[in-house]
Amino acid sequence: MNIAIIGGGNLGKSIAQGLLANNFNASTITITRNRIERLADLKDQGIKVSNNNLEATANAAVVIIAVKPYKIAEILQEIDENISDDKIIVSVVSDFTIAEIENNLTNQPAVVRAMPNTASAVTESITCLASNGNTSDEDITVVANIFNSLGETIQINESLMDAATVLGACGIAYVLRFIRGMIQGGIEIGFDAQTATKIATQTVKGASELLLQKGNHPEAEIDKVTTPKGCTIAGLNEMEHQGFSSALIKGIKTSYDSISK
Ligand SMILES: NC(=O)C1=CN([C@@H]2O[C@H](COP(=O)(O)OP(=O)(O)OC[C@H]3O[C@@H](n4cnc5c(N)ncnc54)[C@H](OP(=O)(O)O)[C@@H]3O)[C@@H](O)[C@H]2O)C=CC1
Ligand SMILES: O=C(O)[C@@H]1CCC=N1
Repeated sequence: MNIAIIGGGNLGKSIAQGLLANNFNASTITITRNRIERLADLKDQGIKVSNNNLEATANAAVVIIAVKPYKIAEILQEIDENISDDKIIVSVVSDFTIAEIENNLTNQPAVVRAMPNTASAVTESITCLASNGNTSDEDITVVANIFNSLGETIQINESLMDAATVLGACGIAYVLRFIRGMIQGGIEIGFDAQTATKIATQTVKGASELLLQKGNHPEAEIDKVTTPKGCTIAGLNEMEHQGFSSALIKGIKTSYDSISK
């Protein structure tokens, strides 16, 4: 099965890197962008790189569109002649609906919206998938198999796609900013940057694994750390006095309001 990725930027490249890490046959993947010299690392690993979207999509069973939202309509019109009913269009573009995709195409291929994140590159993405009645279970399985190889997938109603964009895709940036703050604090209390980074990143990974593997509520695991009158609760309460959870919730809502109409 040939896969074309249209738009080899931050996310498109992450998807290609994840597919390679999962032993997808590199020669079945084509990725496009204008500045193809920026895809040299993927080319070196056997992926076809191109700046010609028509050539890239001609023999592709699955076309993944990963361009900026303001470009997707023009890309769909450009590749329209290659998009027969038997192809599957996957859009990772935020804020562009399945109906809008269909309106820019002549034929009626299966259309799936996918919202992965840049952890696709290390096969740790969470990808939310949404489709409508025109897409068969078989087509959804094909798309789910691709994104399962980049991490985990869940299927959602398209009405939740903006929320998925914020919590899952933007979420990577929120967590990284949290880690940066941990590192900055760690340096202030005595660690060099490298050691603080190692401690902070592994601690975040460990906290995630505690929830993923045990299925507990975060507060149940926090209770195990907070010794009465101890240093954890002292710091946690100060963070809450400074608006820690509130700032996060307000930031998530602001991101959501910026895309959701
Ligand atoms: N980044 C993220 O974490 C996430 C992004 N998304 C969505 O993914 C999409 C891409 O985002 P992101 O990867 O960050 O953006 P980038 O700007 O990094 O990537 C977009 C790419 O599209 C390429 N491009 C522009 N015009 C064309 C064209 N005519 N044909 C082929 N390729 C073209 C650009 O190439 P060149 O620079 O050479 O012109 C660029 O590499 C967006 O719609 C975004 O909403 C969704 C989830 C997460
Ligand atoms: O910030 C953005 O608009 C895109 C969508 C999700 C992640 N990056």
